[in-house]
Amino acid sequence: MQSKDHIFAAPIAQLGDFCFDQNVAEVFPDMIKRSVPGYSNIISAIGMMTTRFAQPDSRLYDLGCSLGAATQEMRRNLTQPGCRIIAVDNSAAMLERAASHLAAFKSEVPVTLTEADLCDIEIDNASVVVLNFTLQFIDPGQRETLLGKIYRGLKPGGVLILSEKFVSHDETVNELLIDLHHDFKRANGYSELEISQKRTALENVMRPDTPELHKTRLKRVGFQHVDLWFQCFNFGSMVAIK
Ligand SMILES: Nc1ncnc2c1ncn2[C@@H]1O[C@H](C[S@+](CC[C@H]([NH3+])C(=O)[O-])CC(=O)[O-])[C@@H](O)[C@H]1O
Ligand SMILES: O=C(O)C(=O)Cc1ccccc1
Repeated sequence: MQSKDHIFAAPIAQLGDFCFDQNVAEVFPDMIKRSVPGYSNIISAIGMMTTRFAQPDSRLYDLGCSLGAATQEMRRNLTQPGCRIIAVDNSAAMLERAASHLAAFKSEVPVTLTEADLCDIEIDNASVVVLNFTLQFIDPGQRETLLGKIYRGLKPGGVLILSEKFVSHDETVNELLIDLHHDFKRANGYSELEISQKRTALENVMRPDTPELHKTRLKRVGFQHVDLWFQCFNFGSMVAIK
């Protein structure tokens, strides 16, 4: 049985910053499905891109893996021999659960689960790198360094799939997309209180960029082919090919 997300359902007197603790890890599949429009489409597409971009004897990285949904989809769609998936997260609670989720499926593909900050890991011999709703939690001043490290760790022809919450450079459109996202959450059973408390809790920890900034930065670190392949309201996903 999957647990339902009630984290922000009751009024919280001293609302702290959102963090990926045990309570969040426990309800995470329900939370992400009801909060991120297009999430399941993006996970499926990560599998499809794995089939196309994985190279023999290379590594595939799932950076900010949470419970390993993208790792599992990559593993299921991997057809090339000699590959290993490296799934990284700095939340011990997430990684513990990722290990048991992944153990529930049979697979020949080796997976290494690593508890670390993405800013401290090495990326090497990579054919596929996934940042699925993770870069938005990294300190803005460190984003370009991380993307540069990913670029250098990729093999020629390798791909980065970067999914993020976006802000629009047009203030009117930005407000519209935020409102539509809140409608989406309401339609998925979240109350006004849950929506507003979570919004406040995320304010200091999730700092989204515009799609334009993402594209310019990806090009600046070296990626030759960059574009948005999916967007639903203020959530979307980009592809960057070395
Ligand atoms: N500095 C950091 N280093 C390592 N991990 C981090 C860091 N900062 C945050 N995280 C981790 O990034 C993940 C972000 S969730 C990713 C969903 C997943 N990709 C999915 O496809 O289901 C997205 C969301 O909750 O919106 C959390 O597990 C954090 O612990
Ligand atoms: O819920 C929200 O409002 C979001 O922006 C997405 C989200 C989903 C899961 C954890 C943190 C943020």
